[in-house]
Amino acid sequence: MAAPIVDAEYLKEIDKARRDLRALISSKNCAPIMLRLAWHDAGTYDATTRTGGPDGSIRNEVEYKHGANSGLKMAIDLCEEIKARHPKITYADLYQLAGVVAVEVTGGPTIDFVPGRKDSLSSPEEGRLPDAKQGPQHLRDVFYRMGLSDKDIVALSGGHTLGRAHPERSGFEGPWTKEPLKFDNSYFVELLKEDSEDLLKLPTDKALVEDPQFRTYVELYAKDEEAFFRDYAESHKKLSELGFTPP
Ligand SMILES: C=CC1=C(C)/C(=C/c2[nH]c(Cc3[nH]c(Cc4[nH]c(OC(C)(C)C)c(C)c4C=C)c(C)c3CCC(=O)O)c(CCC(=O)O)c2C)NC1=O
Ligand SMILES: [Fe+3]
Repeated sequence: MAAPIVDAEYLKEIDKARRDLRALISSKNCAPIMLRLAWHDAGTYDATTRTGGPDGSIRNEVEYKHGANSGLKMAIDLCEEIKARHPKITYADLYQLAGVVAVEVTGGPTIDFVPGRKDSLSSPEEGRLPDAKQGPQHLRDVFYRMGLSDKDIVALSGGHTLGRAHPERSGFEGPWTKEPLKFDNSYFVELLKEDSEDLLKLPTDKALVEDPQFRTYVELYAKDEEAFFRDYAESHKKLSELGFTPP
């Protein structure tokens, strides 16, 4: 499908949609699942074949039915309300804008958002997102395929400061932090503590403290929230623009 013309009218629609998303996400407390939706659309990118990435394809039933996307249909339906009011905005832009707003309304860093992504109707094969049950090498295989780095892997995992796992979706359960609707560096602080009954650590979260290269970043972000916010904003922008050259 064609890329949108990013003229003054499109930019105005983006600003109106941003305001609508702020209202929707605040009123429904759905920042975590909106952030996960944005990632799952973008996280399929393959830098070698230049396929997948933030192209709105997650709205296809064949893709939102992938195992890793379990539970995301609810976020897709919530975005339909915004899409109906701003039909000119591509799904690709809408989902990434929702991710940026989700971080902003929960107190996280401001993330630079450049519109202009085009939609795709074709979905990649299942299995491009990381498997939570695996370790450091798997994380590197998946994120390097996207064209991302060790620093991106650790910074982006900090997105688990928001939300929780649900047994009926992933088989895991519970929040990673004590305040799952507050975007801060507490994910890293908890990661360096002993396991606790009421907080979750996925095998891929534990991989970040087991692997020495990853651990360096975990220790930095646990003691310096500003460094985390700076690196997170940069990595979030990178992931939201995989395969996309801003006009
Ligand atoms: C780095 C590897 C990684 C893995 C394997 C991962 C897996 C993972 N992430 C989440 C939920 C989950 N994930 C995220 C942000 C998220 N997720 C994500 O990994 C990708 C996309 C690459 C898989 C990135 C890069 C980000 C960064 C912002 C949020 C905000 C929530 C909570 C959603 C909610 O509360 O419903 C679940 C629980 C799903 C459920 O039961 O509701 C699982 C199993 N998240 C990871 O980071
Ligand atoms: Fe996640």
